[in-house]
Amino acid sequence: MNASSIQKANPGMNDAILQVEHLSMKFGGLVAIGDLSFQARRGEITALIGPNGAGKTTVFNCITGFYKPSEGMITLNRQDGSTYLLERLPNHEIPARAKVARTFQNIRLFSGMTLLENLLVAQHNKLMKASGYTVLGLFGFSGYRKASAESIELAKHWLEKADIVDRADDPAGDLPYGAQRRLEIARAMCTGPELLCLDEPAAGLNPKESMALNALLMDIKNTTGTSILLIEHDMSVVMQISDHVVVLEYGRKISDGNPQSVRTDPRVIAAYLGVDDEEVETVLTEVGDEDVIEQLDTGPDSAHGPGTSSSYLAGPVTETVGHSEGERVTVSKGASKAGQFDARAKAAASQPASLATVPAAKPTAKSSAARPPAKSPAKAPATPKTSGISNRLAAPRGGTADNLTRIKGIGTVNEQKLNQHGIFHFDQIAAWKKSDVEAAEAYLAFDGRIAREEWVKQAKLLSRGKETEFSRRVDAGKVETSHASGKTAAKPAASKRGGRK
Ligand SMILES: Nc1ncnc2c1ncn2[C@@H]1O[C@H](COP(=O)(O)OP(=O)(O)OP(=O)(O)O)[C@@H](O)[C@H]1O
Repeated sequence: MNASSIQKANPGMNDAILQVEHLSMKFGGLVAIGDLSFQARRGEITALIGPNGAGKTTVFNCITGFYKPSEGMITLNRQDGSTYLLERLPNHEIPARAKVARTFQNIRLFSGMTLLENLLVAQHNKLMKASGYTVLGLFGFSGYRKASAESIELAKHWLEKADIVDRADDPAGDLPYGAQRRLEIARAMCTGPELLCLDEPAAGLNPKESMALNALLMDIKNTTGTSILLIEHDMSVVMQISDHVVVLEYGRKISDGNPQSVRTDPRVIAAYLGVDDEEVETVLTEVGDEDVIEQLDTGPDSAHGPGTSSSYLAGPVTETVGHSEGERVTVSKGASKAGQFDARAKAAASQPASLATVPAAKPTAKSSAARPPAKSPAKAPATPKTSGISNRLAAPRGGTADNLTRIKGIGTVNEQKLNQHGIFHFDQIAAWKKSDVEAAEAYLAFDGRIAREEWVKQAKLLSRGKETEFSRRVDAGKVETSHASGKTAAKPAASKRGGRK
């Protein structure tokens, strides 16, 4: 036992299963996390939210040992009273000793193995121990047989909970996407975690699958007492099941509280206004209450703050921090979105109509002017993967563009960006090859999202004059971030929110 990584628990801290204190993570000159502190309480669901690039996955990577933080302390208090300092524990020991399990943004199942096999592999350590780390298992050693039977029982239990037990003997890769997500969670639960960390479990799920996910997570919380830490962009999931929400922007905490207080926190709304797609719609309509939407549409009451939208959202507040190698880096704090918004609007107006000429720094939260672009090999590349979209047009055919907001995933702002880069019609998107999708995703900073949201499939239907469930909602004027008309002028009319930029 490593004395530096384990100590007796402080009884007073026991209601916090996880305590993150003054956590910082620097990648060269980039401060991905800056002096972050928060707690996750035992038996609760804590959500970590924030715009793209806010640092959520980096926090997860520090908790689960994939990264060793530059500074700070991460304390895990187990139910038996033992306490682990995760930043000091070798990462392979975190699941077994600290009882922390995680899932990833991208599904990582053994797709050729059956569901049951996936869950048995997760219990490999337990089975190895039962075999005495010898070949006794092969000879039917009774301890091994018992452990093996228990492992199968546990696997079946979690397959039932995840509502996929009838597919136990099918290859995991044959499952629908939502069921694969639940299988990943079932696999993590087979390791008996006390803290379950889920990185965007609802990404790419349809509403029915999201409901099944919510049910599974609530069941885990209520029947096992496992604490859950969740990164999620789907606000309906966050607000429905979380007990506690921590909001990050640029690696710093901007809000921390129960879902109700967080959803009406103007700093949170302002942070999300920097995400110029339907995530804003999600926050403002699905989650936000009418007063907040009204306040944002009309600007703040002059009695409570400055009148212009950009001053309401506050200009960039930067802080210079010393970097260990002596260089100086700047970190943009909390309410820095308005500056980006203005800069982005100006940049968009002066963009040439070619994705090939888009500069390396993408106009998104991931690479704001206040932060140098990331050099992460694991994340979206800073430059488009290809020289650009192949089938751009100089202008819409017949002077009239299609209403691209009828495609689920394209809001008015992204429609405008696509128009600026020569994409006006459904048939153009319908004809996109993989390289075109990658170029558009790189520009819009949508890692894998265009594929996940099936833009091309939707565009194929719409280009043939067919409808989708979503396009019918748009045409009926029921989608806040889309414009209702079937056809629109080349430069789409600004939405209420778009008009604020
Ligand atoms: N290994 C790495 N090397 C360099 N920079 C990195 C690395 N990992 C993350 N970053 C950068 O740190 C910042 C925070 O990234 P992170 O992935 O944690 O954000 P996030 O909130 O999880 O974003 P998203 O919601 O898009 O997944 C980004 O600017 C990212 O590019």
